[in-house]
Amino acid sequence: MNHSASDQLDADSGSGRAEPHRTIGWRDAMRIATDAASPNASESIPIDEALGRVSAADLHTMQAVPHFASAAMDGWAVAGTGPWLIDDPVTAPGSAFTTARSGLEAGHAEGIVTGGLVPAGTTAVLRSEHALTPSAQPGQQRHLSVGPGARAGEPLPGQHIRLPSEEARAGELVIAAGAVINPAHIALAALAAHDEISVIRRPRVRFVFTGDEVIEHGIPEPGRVRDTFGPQLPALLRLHGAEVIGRLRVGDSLPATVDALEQSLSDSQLVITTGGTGRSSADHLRRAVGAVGGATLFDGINVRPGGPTLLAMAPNGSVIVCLPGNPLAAMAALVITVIPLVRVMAGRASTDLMTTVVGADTAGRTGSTLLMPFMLVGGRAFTSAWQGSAMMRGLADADGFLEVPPEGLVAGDRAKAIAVPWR
Ligand SMILES: Nc1nc2c(c(=O)[nH]1)N[C@H]1C(S)=C(S)[C@@H](COP(=O)(O)OP(=O)(O)OC[C@H]3O[C@@H](n4cnc5c(N)ncnc54)[C@H](O)[C@@H]3O)O[C@H]1N2
Ligand code: MOO
Repeated sequence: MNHSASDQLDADSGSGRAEPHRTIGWRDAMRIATDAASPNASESIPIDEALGRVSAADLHTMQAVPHFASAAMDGWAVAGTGPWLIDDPVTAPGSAFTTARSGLEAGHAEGIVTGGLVPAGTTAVLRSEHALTPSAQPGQQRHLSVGPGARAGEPLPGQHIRLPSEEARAGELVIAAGAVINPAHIALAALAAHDEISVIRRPRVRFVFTGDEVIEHGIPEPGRVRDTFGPQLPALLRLHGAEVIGRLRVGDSLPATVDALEQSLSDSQLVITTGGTGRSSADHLRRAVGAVGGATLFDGINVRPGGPTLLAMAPNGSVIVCLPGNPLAAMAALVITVIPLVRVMAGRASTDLMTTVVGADTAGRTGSTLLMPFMLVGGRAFTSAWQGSAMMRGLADADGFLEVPPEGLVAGDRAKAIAVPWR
């Protein structure tokens, strides 16, 4: 068992379930959580699997983009001024593709399609709508001239030709390290002739959900509750780059909790537990964390909801975060600890706080800082009517959590806030 500040604080709290005097503020908790993590190593993966991953290294194009001069319109590659003699296309044996002829002589033209390789000597592409090709007698050479629909001077030199390197020179940086790969990045990697891309390994996360009263499906009887964490937390962590490799449910028993922690720690970097953070005899969590050798980084945050949160480091370097069982409390704690920590491991940008203007007078609570779900209306933060630790309605519509100091806030004050992690 590790001895933390709150172990000592427990000693002077009298009998029964103590409300620990928590000294760590939520911003310190956030810092300690992010300091407990470091960015994962990289791995190379096929580009079509890279959506949402974080690039681990600058990606340079293997060749110029585009890498050859091509037509931007269906029509005619022409050389010099018209009218032009039409050359027959050169077709590769057994192929529908026209191949590059050695070159187009001045006064000659050749049919071309969008994206087609422009023959050497081409000075412009005349789009088909603006071309006139009177039919020729068999055996006669066909001529091409500019049609009546063309604009003055058409085809201008270089018109409708995509030039090599227009988008990037060979070797140019096209995706910077640290980019969260989006579909356009994937296309760009393909244009840059890459089959694979180096990305940060995803943080491997496991969950341990506690609570005998929790059911996963259907309508719960009085005394039982529907599980809010199972359907919600893995999906949320995936949004931030985590790979959720498993989840276990344990009843309120010490051996089962120790077992679940041991199993979960064996192959993951982060184990998140929910519930059981209280100090009643039914709460085995602290003992279980101690039993697996977890060194406590903090036990309790001076914040509401989310105060009963514990952060520990396992002997193998994995991080254990114990979230309170109340659904809103767990989310507040998750937003200030787990999300920033996972983002560090995943190589993502740090979680920044925001400053917002308070919309209405908001009462504080003696002795602790509140994190209240709020909504921005006309650029001002209004706290939700649903602030109970077990309530989700306020958070469902919220833009973030507003920091409310013990003395409260007055309309027009500027206050710190943290955005909900899904906007
Ligand atoms: N005497 C005291 N009682 C409590 C204190 C205190 O300081 N002294 N702290 C309160 C605060 S604050 C919180 S937060 C909770 C922390 O509770 P636990 O982490 O011990 O969680 P449980 O007791 O296991 O459950 C609390 C609550 O959450 C519900 N729950 C649990 N798991 C789920 C789930 N997966 N889905 C939905 N709801 C869940 C559970 O049924 C309980 O209602 O303690 C206060 N009490
Ligand atoms: O963390 Mo608890 O009620 O403050 O929900």
